[in-house]
Amino acid sequence: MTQGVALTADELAGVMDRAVCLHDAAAVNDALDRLARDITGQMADLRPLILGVMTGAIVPLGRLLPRLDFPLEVDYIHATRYHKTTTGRDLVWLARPQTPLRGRHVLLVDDILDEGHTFRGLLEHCREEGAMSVRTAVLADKPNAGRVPGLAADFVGLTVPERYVFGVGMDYKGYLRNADAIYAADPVDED
Ligand SMILES: O=P(O)(O)OC[C@H]1O[C@H](OP(=O)(O)OP(=O)(O)O)[C@H](O)[C@@H]1O
Ligand code: HPA
Repeated sequence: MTQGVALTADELAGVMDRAVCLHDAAAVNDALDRLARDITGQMADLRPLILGVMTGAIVPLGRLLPRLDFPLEVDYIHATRYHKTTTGRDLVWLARPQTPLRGRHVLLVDDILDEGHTFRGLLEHCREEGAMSVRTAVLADKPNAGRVPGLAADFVGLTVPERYVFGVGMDYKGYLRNADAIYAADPVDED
């Protein structure tokens, strides 16, 4: 299910102009280096199965993998709840991993942890499928009052404020995932 509106190039240029850069490209690079170091420290001996949470994980996962120098497998999992809008709804499953999870040490990698309903659903799935352990890594953590109680990522790259953010995998209404820094949309663009 895909909702949201088709945005013109002019409208997107306006969103970019009004946005505030929260973490520039250098800060994102440093955060990915740190994430890789922390993940390596905990998981290098576990031959983990890394699951990218589509679609937002594409950029952070693609940039993280070459920084991980140990045996690992990669697959993907696809559940979504924002549907190209700025408001989360029910989690809709689009694809479950093809790799059996039983007995595996799993690392879920996503672009952002916001209210946490996505991770809650994915963690439950991995545990039901018999994963031996499940850890979570996000490029951006957005602490907020609506967070699923007790839910936190094991590995966090950067913290972002309670604004709608985009770039480095995170979308603005389906666009701007390819921006190479993390931006906060102006409040006028949040609806
Ligand atoms: O913590 P939550 O409030 O659940 O939000 C986080 C999720 O929302 C985004 O996915 P989205 O549903 O927008 O799909 P996308 O990955 O295709 O952007 C993001 O990539 C996370 O998976
Ligand atoms: O702030 C956000 N930006 C992009 N995608 C998201 N998914 C949840 N929150 C966000």
